[in-house]
Amino acid sequence: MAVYTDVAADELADFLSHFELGELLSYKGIAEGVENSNFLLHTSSGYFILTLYEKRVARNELPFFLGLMAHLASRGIICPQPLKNKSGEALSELAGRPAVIINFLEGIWPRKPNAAHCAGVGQALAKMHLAGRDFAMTRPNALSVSGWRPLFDQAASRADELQHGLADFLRAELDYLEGGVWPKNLPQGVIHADLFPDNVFFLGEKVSGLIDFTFACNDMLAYDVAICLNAWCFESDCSFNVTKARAFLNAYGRERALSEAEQAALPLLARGAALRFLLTRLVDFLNVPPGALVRPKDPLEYVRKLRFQQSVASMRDYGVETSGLVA
Ligand SMILES: Nc1ncnc2c1ncn2[C@@H]1O[C@H](COP(=O)(O)OP(=O)(O)O)[C@@H](O)[C@H]1O
Ligand SMILES: N[C@@H](CCOP(=O)(O)O)C(=O)O
Repeated sequence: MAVYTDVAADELADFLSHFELGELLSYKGIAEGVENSNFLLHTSSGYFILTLYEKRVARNELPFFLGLMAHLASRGIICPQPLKNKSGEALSELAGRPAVIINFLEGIWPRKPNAAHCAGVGQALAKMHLAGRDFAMTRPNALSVSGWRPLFDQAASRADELQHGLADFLRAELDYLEGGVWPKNLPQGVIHADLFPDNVFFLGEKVSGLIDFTFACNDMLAYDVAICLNAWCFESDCSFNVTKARAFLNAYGRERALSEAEQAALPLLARGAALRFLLTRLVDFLNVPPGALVRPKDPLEYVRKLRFQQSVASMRDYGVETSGLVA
């Protein structure tokens, strides 16, 4: 359960008195997510989500996330909307943390995504990329290549506690990706940067909403595709599923065709994306704050995914003929 910061009932009731959300009936910490503290609120007006932003989120970045959610919603993307208090502010403070209340989205995230879910997220991701084109604010990606070495340095001395040889494996991959191979001239835009299954809600096999824009930033659009390829197109034993990859990539390509350069770079971007999540998972795994209610995610899952991506030569290995997707 991701609750790093506890909130007392009287404190919450006082906080809610600044909103037009009626009376607090009940609330509970949410048993999912690893980044921020989230609570499900039940008030006399309905259900809402309260997020207290934690370690990886700087307060001055919150207007970007809140503005992006409003922008995307205005372009037809279903995502949570921040609620304003009686003073007209969406961002306030609770228990010493920046705090936001958002509306509750219908749907559930898929525990075992199938090819139809993968197609759904491919289409939704491309639509989000298109909808983000005219968003005026920008935020650099703090967790792109230059952000990986500091994470590695935090974890290196203890990495082998998880798997013998892990520190050397990570160092070698980092050296390679830092060594000038990372793409520079691919199409850029606003990316979600964490569109894992637990951040995509479905009603049946239809996407009903995207949540959790905490890592959203400006970066290569194809990097977002690579993140999803890793997050959606492997089985629970970490074997790659070409049927899911084909469904995902083709659905993305029908909304926004990947250029030849993006396709050529995808295996490399997927290596980087695998390393990025491996490193944050490793740091989080080794540093669970005392008293926090959180279930850290498995870093070794991403070792296996990274090994697969190291073996990929081209889009063919993802089950896709390039001609159908080229811009
Ligand atoms: N707007 C929402 N509507 C419904 N449930 C939500 C909403 N936002 C978050 N949740 C629930 O809270 C969980 C954690 O939210 P998430 O934003 O992914 O956490 P974190 O901030 O730690 O990344 C989600 O998996 C979902 O169950
Ligand atoms: N998706 C990340 C973890 C952070 O995302 P959250 O939405 O689960 O808080 C991972 O799987 O490593």
